Amino acid sequence: MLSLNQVSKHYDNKKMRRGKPVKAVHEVSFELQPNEIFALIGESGSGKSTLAEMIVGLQKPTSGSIIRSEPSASIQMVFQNPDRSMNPYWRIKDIIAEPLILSKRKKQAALEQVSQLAEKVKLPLDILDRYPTECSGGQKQRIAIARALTMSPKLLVADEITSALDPSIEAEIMQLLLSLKDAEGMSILYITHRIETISRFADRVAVMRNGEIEALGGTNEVLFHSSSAYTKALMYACSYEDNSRDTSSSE
Ligand SMILES: Nc1ncnc2c1ncn2[C@@H]1O[C@H](COP(=O)(O)OP(=O)(O)OP(=O)(O)O)[C@@H](O)[C@H]1O
Repeated sequence: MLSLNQVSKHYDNKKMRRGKPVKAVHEVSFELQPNEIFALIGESGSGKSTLAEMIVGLQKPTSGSIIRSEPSASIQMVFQNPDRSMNPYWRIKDIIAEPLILSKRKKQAALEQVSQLAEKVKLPLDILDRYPTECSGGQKQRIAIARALTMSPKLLVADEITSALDPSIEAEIMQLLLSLKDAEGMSILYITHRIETISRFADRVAVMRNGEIEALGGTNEVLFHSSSAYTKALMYACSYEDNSRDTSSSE
């Protein structure tokens, strides 16, 4: 459904004094299959967001090509910080309805669809009359997902959407994404720096490092049998963190 061929994004940074060119993304190639969860993992600064923005069309590659077999509205993105895309003076129902109204849907029909979408993402209906400041972080991500679903996407790009949430809320949102993948028949590009969260979630995974793909394949194969020393180090770091959490919690 989406094919990346040698995609690069280089910033020359000439305007900055002593600015060095940055290869934010360098010669990345992979294909996204219909109805799969594809996790993109890597440390901060490895190029994940830049790649995601090119996939949804927010940025143009410096070189390489991205071939989309779906129309652009079929690719929707949800961001880490939902507040940035929500007008604080609008009620939640109007925030979710906005793409429908912009695509000339009648207000009444749009609001009916909003209620259905709220049920789909398991939001209590009374939230629809509230304002963003009256919602929790997890609820705001459900709202952002509901708004993305108005366009019946074939690909949902989720950029660190659970990174600011408590682990239990993160697990609930990931469970929601799993059920939506099947119910909506869509693919999900799930971007995270938290490698430890994806083992029972993603079908495939790509590990990014310094703008390049370091490892790519089935999730278990990459996480537990990769020959990439970097991937092994990421896995070791998170199991070490988990062990230290276990130790401290048992004290
Ligand atoms: N507009 C820009 N101009 C110059 N350099 C940029 C620009 N945007 C990103 N970069 C650089 O490109 C590299 C990749 O950034 P990117 O935000 O894609 O990484 P990331 O893996 O998403 O990191 P994070 O998880 O912290 O968001 C970084 O070195 C970053 O500083």
